[in-house]
Amino acid sequence: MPIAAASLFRSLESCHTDSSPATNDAEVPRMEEPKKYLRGCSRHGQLYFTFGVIADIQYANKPDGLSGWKTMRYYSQSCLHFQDAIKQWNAKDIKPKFVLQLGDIIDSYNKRAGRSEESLEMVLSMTKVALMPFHHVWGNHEFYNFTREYLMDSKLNTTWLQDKQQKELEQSCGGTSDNKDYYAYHFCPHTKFRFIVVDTYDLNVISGEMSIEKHLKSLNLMESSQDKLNGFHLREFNGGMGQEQLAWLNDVLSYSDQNGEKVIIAGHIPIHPKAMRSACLAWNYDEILRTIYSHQCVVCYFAGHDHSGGYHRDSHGIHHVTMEGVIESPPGTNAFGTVFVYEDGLLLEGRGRVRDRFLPYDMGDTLGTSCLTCSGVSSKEG
Ligand SMILES: Nc1ccn([C@@H]2O[C@H](COP(=O)(O)OP(=O)(O)OC[C@H](O)CO)[C@@H](O)[C@H]2O)c(=O)n1
Repeated sequence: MPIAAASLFRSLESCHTDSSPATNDAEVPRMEEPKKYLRGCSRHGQLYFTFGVIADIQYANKPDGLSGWKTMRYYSQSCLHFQDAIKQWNAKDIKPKFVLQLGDIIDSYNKRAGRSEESLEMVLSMTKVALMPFHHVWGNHEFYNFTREYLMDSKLNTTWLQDKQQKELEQSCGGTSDNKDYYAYHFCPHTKFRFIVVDTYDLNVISGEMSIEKHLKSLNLMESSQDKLNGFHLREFNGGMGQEQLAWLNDVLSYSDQNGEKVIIAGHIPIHPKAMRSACLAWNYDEILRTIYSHQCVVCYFAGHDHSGGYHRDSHGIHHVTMEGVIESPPGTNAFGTVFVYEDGLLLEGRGRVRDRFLPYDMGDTLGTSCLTCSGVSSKEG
């Protein structure tokens, strides 16, 4: 291991692990916060900006209890955790520029209880005190509760936060953001960074509102789920990205390649089989990865859906971070993060069940394919 990487490992070993309780912000000198994780390391370079990340709040007014997967879901805590996350983001000296809310903001139970709209209003009302905008991603529970048409007209559609130049960019690529039948957009909070919100339920068997081509492709994929070896993830609670969206993604990534931008993608479903522990994987993850791999600009993909969380750095140096779900975070814990975007990498500062990670951009062999975590564990492509 190169000397710089070895010393970085040592400096990180003193940090807390994912099993530690949430760090009290008051214990940390605010402006110095990120340095705590990078003591002795001068490789992170300039800090450009920060952003928040959170997944699977899954609010419902129902008692805590076991899910169908025999995992405990703390409905009584989900809004309290979300409120606490907003409070902590607001209190930061370096205010996150925005938050990525990775989907499943309310639980499917609301539909059965006839409370979808009021619960969505309830949970979104918490964001009114937030000092930063939220970019909302759509998950399976959005589609259990609402139609796509409803979602497109709802506060969960944050396309209005898209890059102002998106239309020009898409026109030059042969499409516009107005005629999409999927929910995806991009924005550019810094000259060298672009974020892309993708719709991993563009293909699905939950909503039923889609073109006949997409519907048939969805049904065909589900039919091939009989193949137990390759079809383990072809389940009704997953979905995929259609050809049109993949072509759009390809165009945006080409633009970012040309402009020397680094790209961070946010979607509900993980797209790498090694970044999840259950069957939570996009149906056509291989097609999505192929599209991403034909470009150099993508540095990280953030997902939710798998409440136990996951992480993998793939053979192309892309970090796949699956955020632990708020809904499965017991009282006294939480599950959210703040990402410090540095010149040399992303520092994920986890709270509660989310562990701290430094995610270096692809630097050739300098840091190998390791991701450095605060427990000193490295995760490598198998
Ligand atoms: N053993 C099970 C449990 C549930 N299902 C069905 O799957 C659908 C979605 O379940 P749900 O737990 O609501 O989905 P989440 O998105 O909250 O969680 C996904 C991850 O597993 C969390 O780690 C629903 O229709 C259930 O009936 C099932 O088929 N088998």
